[in-house]
Amino acid sequence: MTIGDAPVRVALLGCGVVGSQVARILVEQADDLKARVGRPLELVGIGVRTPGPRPGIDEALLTTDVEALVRREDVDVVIELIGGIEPALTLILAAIETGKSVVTANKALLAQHGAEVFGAARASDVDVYYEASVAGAIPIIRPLRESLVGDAITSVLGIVNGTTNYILDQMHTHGSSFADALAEAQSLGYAEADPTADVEGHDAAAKAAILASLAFHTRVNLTDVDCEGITGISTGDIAAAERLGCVVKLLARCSVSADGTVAVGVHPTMVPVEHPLAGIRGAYNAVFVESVNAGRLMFMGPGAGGSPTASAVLGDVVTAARNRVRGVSGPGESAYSTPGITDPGRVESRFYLSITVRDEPGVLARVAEAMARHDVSIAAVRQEQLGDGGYARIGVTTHEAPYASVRDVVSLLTATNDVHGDVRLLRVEGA
Ligand SMILES: NC(=O)C1=CN([C@@H]2O[C@H](COP(=O)(O)OP(=O)(O)OC[C@H]3O[C@@H](n4cnc5c(N)ncnc54)[C@H](O)[C@@H]3O)[C@@H](O)[C@H]2O)C=CC1
Ligand SMILES: N[C@@H](CC=O)C(=O)O
Ligand code: NA
Repeated sequence: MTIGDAPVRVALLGCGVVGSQVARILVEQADDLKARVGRPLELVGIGVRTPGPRPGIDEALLTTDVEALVRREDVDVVIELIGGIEPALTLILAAIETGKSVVTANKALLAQHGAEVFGAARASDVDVYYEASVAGAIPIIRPLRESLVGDAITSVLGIVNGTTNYILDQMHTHGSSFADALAEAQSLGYAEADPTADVEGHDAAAKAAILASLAFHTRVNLTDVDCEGITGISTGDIAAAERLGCVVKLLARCSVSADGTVAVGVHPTMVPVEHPLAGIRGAYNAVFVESVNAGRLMFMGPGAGGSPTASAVLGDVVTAARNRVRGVSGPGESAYSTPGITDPGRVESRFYLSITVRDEPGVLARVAEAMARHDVSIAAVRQEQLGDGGYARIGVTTHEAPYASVRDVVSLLTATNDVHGDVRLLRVEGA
């Protein structure tokens, strides 16, 4: 508990896209924040990797001795905005061990070391808040951890990565190249320090692991997530989606399977234009939560960017500071359930297969036969001529089928003389 009228003292680690905005808000909104906490929020130091002036930041606050800042006795709340695993993990554990509350936006770390971090926080009876770690400014952690904790969540579905949504949106609406759209997303501050995490789906997978852990009161790790990014998405896929009245979105899906296990996946998916997720543009994110008693809820808003993400961080800082003033800690993680993870091959979806074939009699029948052999039911077929080279493209949309069965169909087709090149496979969301 902070004593008397003493300020709540805050140490900020990392002064990049998000950290610099947090520092700005702590200064610009100091009076309002003081009124809300009941004490001033005093920024006592900013841990940086390299010294030197930064626009709008008091240089006297900067230090490169980040661990010493974390361990300072007069610090109450540590905000970790460095990103990555180390040194962020060591610093967070040092903060917890020395009795500080922690606020972090670091989904990569929580999805891989959540058990260790939350266990340490429980042992030290301090708060760890992480609203900014999933879907940026959108309140989704607190609704799952607190507002919906009395309900039974059955699924969480959404767009949780701003960079990939920005790239796919630019490809659809402006015909931009993947590389140009990624460069723009980086310059706008949406991308991770290494954007591989975004485009390979790892960032969305980390967020899906965090969402599934909260939704199903369990511990889902990054390695439990069946993950596919958008690097394989071509202009041909974008055009195929448009022909079907769809847009391609990177969707994260967490659900309870029929046998009670939990399925968590991230996949580029064709979404019909009339579906609410199809209208989520730029770096916006949206998350649907479905629960037994509340029904369907939708959360939507900016999913990335310095200022929006800083908004979520400040919400957590105020909450942690209020708790310290009152000498209490907030709700811990409830990870009491051990349902196990569904084998990705058993997860059902609708699929779209784009198959380039020799344009000869009987080929379409043999494609249909391959699907029937693996019990994959066809919902629609579309065939088009490809120039004069003797090839045609068959686009097949399936009814719901287990991924393993569709994968077997693809292997079977690829091995035949009918098929030319690879078979493209994408999931299709229902309208
Ligand atoms: N940029 C965004 O839209 C969002 C970012 N996040 C998360 O917020 C965190 C920060 O992200 P950004 O601000 O975008 O990254 P950034 O790369 O702009 O900032 C990180 C800063 O930490 C500094 N740093 C690196 N190692 C350090 C060390 N050892 N000691 C002190 N400082 C060090 C870097 O020099 C850099 O200035 C990450 O965990 C990220 O995943 C979460 C939601 C949205
Ligand atoms: N790189 C992330 C940042 C927010 O979490 C994204 O693009 O969503
Ligand atoms: Na959020």
